Amino acid sequence: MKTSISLEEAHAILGELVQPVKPGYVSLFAAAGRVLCRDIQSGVNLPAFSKSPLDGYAVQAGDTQTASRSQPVVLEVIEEVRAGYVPQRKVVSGTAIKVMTGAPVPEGADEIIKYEDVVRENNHISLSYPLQPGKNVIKAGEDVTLGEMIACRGALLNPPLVGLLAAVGIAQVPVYEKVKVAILSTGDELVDPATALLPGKIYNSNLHSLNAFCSQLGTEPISMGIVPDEKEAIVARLGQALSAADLVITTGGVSVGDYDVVPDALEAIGAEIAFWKVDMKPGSPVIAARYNQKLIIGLSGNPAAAFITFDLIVVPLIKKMMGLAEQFPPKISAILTDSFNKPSQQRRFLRARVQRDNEMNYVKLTGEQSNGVLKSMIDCNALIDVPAGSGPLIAGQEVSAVVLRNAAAGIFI
Ligand SMILES: Nc1nc2c(c(=O)[nH]1)N[C@H]1C(S)=C(S)[C@@H](COP(=O)(O)OP(=O)(O)OC[C@H]3O[C@@H](n4cnc5c(N)ncnc54)[C@H](O)[C@@H]3O)O[C@H]1N2
Ligand code: MOO
Repeated sequence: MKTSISLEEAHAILGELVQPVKPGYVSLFAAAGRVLCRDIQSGVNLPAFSKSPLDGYAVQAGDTQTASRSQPVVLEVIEEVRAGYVPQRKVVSGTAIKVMTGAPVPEGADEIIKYEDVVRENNHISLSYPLQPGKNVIKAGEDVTLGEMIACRGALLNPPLVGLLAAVGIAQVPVYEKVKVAILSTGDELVDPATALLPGKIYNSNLHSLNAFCSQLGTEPISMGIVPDEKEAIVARLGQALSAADLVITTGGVSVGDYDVVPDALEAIGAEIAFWKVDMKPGSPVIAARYNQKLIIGLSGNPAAAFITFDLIVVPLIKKMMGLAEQFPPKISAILTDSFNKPSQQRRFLRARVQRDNEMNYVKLTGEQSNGVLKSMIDCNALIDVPAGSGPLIAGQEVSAVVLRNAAAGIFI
């Protein structure tokens, strides 16, 4: 078992231990947030036919070259075509076909002029300026050409990509299955927020914050509830969690206290411990183990520590299991806009918010930084990465930060 490893070593170890989950299919309507399990090539041109971008008249631009206000060109309107129908006739010199927006461009026509720019009298239109061929025509394949690669394996199905797949006629999307994540809270002191709070007890917040995080990530969270600090009870619940899920996350009971029995429970089930303790604050006591090809990650019980280690260690792991091509958050340099008075003996991650202004990154702390404080996670979209051995941080100094999410857009992943 490795101990007191760096965050990067933890990533490398875990990256070797997991693979994307099984592939399957999902209907387009349920595809948002899922991950493609293979490359997608278009089997069609998009659009499939040249079409009109306007309500107007399809003409031959060549007919209009002599048109002027004083000597308009007059064309005979021979047909009308609505979107969803096909022209029965061809545009030949001296004629025009009335077309609605989205209707196919009739054969023989090479330009569309909008209604407002012609004068219509009975079956004739007068044009008073020359047209350029092809200026107002949406060409077949303008968006996507037949055979074009439109998305690669590992891509997240965001709303525009779902729309694009629909537009090229893909109704069943090849995706990785949803990752099932079991979440288990350990601690004699924990009670569910739905129950009365007796002396010495606290409400279980980790289960709920991690469940919410897993949902937003696009996994299927499974609540394994609360289990007391007893090895046998944890062993039994871990067994249930392992049979229900692809990944098991526990919180609490991973430190060195007399009742921190999660490491013992992991050994008792015969799990192979990959590492215990990562050089970072908060969240250092995190433990990772493997049983029957499945991983169990034991996070610290302190709410902010659990959340930060979930963000920095578990999220990249889940992203790999989801099949996502990109798993790690970007790192940036930023100017710190406030101070942090404590020295950092250990590598430390501070809850912060990055903002970009005038091509510069600025970062400010989101509040109190102790490991039990959840409030400062709410507006946090980045973690300042303070190297071990740093002194207090001073406003105006450059720091390194991990950008976790676009919290401003209301998206928490
Ligand atoms: N002698 C030492 N004591 C401690 C050390 C150490 O190195 N030597 N490390 C400290 C650090 S750092 C941390 S972090 C904690 C980690 O302890 P555990 O992971 O074993 O977590 P617990 O002791 O079970 O809980 C810590 C704290 O969090 C509260 N908690 C637990 N679960 C939940 C939950 N689901 N929702 C909300 N709050 C929860 C719990 O009541 C404790 O207050 O150990 C230090 N001690
Ligand atoms: O791991 Mo503890 O949260 O470092 O303070």
